[in-house]
Amino acid sequence: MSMMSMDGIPGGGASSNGVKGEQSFGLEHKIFNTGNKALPTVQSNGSSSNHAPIVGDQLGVPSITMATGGTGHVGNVTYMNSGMLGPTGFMQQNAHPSTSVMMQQPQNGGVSRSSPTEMPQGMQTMSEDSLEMRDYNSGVHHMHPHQMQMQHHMQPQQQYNMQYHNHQQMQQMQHYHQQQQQYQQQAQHHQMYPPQIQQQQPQQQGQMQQPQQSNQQQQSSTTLQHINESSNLSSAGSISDREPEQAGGTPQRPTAPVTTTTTEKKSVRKRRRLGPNDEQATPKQERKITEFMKVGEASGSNVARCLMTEYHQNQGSPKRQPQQNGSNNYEPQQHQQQHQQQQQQQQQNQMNQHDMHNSYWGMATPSLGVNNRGTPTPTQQQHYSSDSNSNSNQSPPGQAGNRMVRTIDGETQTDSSLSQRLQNSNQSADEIAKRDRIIEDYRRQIDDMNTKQNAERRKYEASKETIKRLLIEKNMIERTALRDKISADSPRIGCFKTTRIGDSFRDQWTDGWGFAEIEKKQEALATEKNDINAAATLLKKRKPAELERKVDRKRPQAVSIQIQNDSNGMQPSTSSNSNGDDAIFRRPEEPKEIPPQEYTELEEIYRLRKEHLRKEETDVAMEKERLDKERSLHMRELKRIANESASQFKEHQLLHKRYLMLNLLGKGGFSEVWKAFDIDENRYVACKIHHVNKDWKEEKKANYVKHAMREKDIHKSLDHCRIVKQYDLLTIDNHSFCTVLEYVPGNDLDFYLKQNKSISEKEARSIIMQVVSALVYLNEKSTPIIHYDLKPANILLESGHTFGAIKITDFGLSKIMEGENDDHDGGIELTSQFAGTYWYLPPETFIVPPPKITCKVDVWSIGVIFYQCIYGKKPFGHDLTQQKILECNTIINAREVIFPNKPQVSSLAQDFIRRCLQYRKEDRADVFELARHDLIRPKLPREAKGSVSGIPRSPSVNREDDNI
Ligand SMILES: Nc1ncnc2c1ncn2[C@@H]1O[C@H](COP(=O)(O)OP(=O)(O)OP(=O)(O)O)[C@@H](O)[C@H]1O
Repeated sequence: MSMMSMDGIPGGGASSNGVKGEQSFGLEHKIFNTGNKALPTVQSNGSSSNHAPIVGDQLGVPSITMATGGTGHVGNVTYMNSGMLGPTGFMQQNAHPSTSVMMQQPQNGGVSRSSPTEMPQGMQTMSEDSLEMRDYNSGVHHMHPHQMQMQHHMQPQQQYNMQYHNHQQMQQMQHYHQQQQQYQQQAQHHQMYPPQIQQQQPQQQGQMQQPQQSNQQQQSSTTLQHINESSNLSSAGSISDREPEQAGGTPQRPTAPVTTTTTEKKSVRKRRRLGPNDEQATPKQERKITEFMKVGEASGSNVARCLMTEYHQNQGSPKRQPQQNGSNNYEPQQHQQQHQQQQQQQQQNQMNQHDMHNSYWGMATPSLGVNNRGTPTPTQQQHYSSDSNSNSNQSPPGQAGNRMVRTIDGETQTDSSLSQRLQNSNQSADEIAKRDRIIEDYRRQIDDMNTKQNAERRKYEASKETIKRLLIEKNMIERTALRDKISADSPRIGCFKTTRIGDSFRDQWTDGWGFAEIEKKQEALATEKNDINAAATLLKKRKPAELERKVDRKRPQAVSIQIQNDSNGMQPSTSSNSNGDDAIFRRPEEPKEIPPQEYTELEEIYRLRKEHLRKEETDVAMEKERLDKERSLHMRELKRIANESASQFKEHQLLHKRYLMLNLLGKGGFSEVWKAFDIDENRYVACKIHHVNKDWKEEKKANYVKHAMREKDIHKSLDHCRIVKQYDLLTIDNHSFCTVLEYVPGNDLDFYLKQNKSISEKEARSIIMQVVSALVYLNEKSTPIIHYDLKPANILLESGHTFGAIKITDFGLSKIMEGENDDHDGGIELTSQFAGTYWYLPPETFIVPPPKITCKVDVWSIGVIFYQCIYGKKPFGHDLTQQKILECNTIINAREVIFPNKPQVSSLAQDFIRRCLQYRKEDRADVFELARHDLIRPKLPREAKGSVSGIPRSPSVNREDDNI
């Protein structure tokens, strides 16, 4: 007799049903858990049959089958859970009190039962030390080598001891089985299975049970031939009424199992021998099992699986399975292998059914008592604790289909080790419960955090909505105020009136009354000025003689005579005709002399009045200038409002749920720039919307998009404080897309110059310095970039003034010096000749075919802009249109720049401009040279200047000119 180790058998308790007298028996306690919750899948019952899968109510029902042995020491108790597994697979557990270790003797056949079910991976685990290996696919147990060795070398005394202990353990197990039966009944009572499955189960049992029974019976009979008949099989409680009890079964059973006769046994053996793949089946199956085990071990603790097993046992089917006593432990190993083959065959059949059930139970798995990690809930643990304390003698019902009978030798298992294991199991259960509580705490925390997060998200969304609403309200107010102002200003400043010119209508500007008033003031001042001049002239004629004599001594004779004539008493006249032009038509009056005192007083009055008039004239001129500025602003606003009203984005659209369109900033050739608010980033942005004209030819569309994409690609790679940043690119519809840019408040330099004509050299130098800084950045890149469209309109003034920071923008015509034929010094091909703004482009860009271009294109543009800022006009073709510039070859002939006398400009500034406007690009400064020019390079302390190397001083520069 071999000895089996046994784990987790509840201690104490009376002998179970069918235990006769003091007979001791070997006990094998084995639990196979489906690893899933209440899986009513077709499975093998506990019999040895290869063909009798049973339904899931038999899963995990602890059955005790004791094969009586001659010495009364043999009792095999096999707690089997069906091999039919739910989606989460098969579990075997050994840590819980109810968990047992599979014990098997290879020589007794080892086929305690068939569990020919498919075991989903991840749910089966066996400890190599405590569990025997089992081919679950075939339903054949494979003993752990260590166990086999132990069995072979068991001494009689040891066997006796083992049997004694097994007897006690058997009693405990019977008690446990009774508990299990109760739980199972409860589970059935609570209808843990869907009704349709419950209905299917008996049918499946009926279909699949029979072959298993015969097989198992055959094994049992074999076993009975080798064991002592006095051994008591106390598995009555777990044996189904329908299931034939093996010999030695409990007397209470209404139907005892049919003992397999020798003839039947032989026939079974014969069938087994004829089974296919007899030799290869076992190793193959072992490999599979190993895989399952590996996966199973990774899926959770043995304790958890034990609890899962318990759970499934408690989910027993409403129908009991016929009890098969399981294997004969004395069956020869050869017999066992044959049986394995048969079980393989059986398993194959069952796997198909199992798949079907899994597919169903994947949806309908109940959740009682097992959490999703396969760990037991406190409810389950209560089950286990009650198991160990129960004194019930009743065997659990409905478990017969899951039983395997194992021979249990007199192992040197002691009570203390059992209790130790029990204690360990309890501790494990406590530990699991503790961890579950922690997990529950974490879950609660996660739920709380999710709730908070959702609340925050709602708040955030609400804030965004509020910001959006407020921005729209504010914008509406601003729009209304602006339109009101425009409306109010229009009569004073003027407006566009649509007038017919030939066949077409055009908007023509008409000045408002503000300009008329200024005109009147200017006229009045002019008249007054004339009058004063005339009166002063007459006064001179009446100058007294005494005063005249004093003058005579100093003046020549002719002057003296004139004064005498004036002093003949002629009064100053306010008439405009008193200027002497019409003197020939009047009778000449003899001016009368006036007293010297009076003359002096009048003379003083006229002088003061003239001075006052000059001041008034200056004021009116300034008023007119202001009105002119107002008019340009007013005109721009009128255009802007008209464009805004015509735009499709005027209704505060929210682009990409993020960019709230507020108002139009301006409209270019094919684009419109909107001020928008980024409600994700909480900042204002400028959305430049590119429109592709639907009527364009495909080629033109493609070209436009290509340029826009180029602009986007170039721009997005740039990051410099003097360059407008590009944040995003969005597609709006089939014909338009949008680049999202950094918003720069204020105007562009072009608008500023239109309003102010010119700016001071210092202010101009400040702007140029910043532009050069941006260009240095562009040219320091590994693939330098030519802006190609530098002009006042593309220089944005952050403060709206020329004494603040600037940013350059609009990279629509930019070129990257990265082509194969490009070299940074020689330049790149000019692919888009005659694009751009001609006043600011250098001569080489007008030559046909154009030579290669370099960053010196931008240097020329800087020279033009600097000149324009200081002198208020462009150096070449100022009054010409672009068309005229082309026709007249204005730029091609721009060989030398001429500086006006006024305003006075420093020689440094003039030198800088000259370096920029060199006709030949080879003679022109590059960006880096400009950066080193004395006009704009950083002024270092005197002692440090000597150490600054590599920054050549411009030969024509006089440092004394720095004081501009
Ligand atoms: N990033 C920005 N921030 C603020 N205003 C901007 C920005 N970009 C452009 N603008 C303003 O939007 C208006 C239109 O800009 P856009 O670049 O389209 O004008 P443009 O240069 O005249 O047109 P085009 O690109 O056809 O030459 C201009 O008045 C410009 O000042």
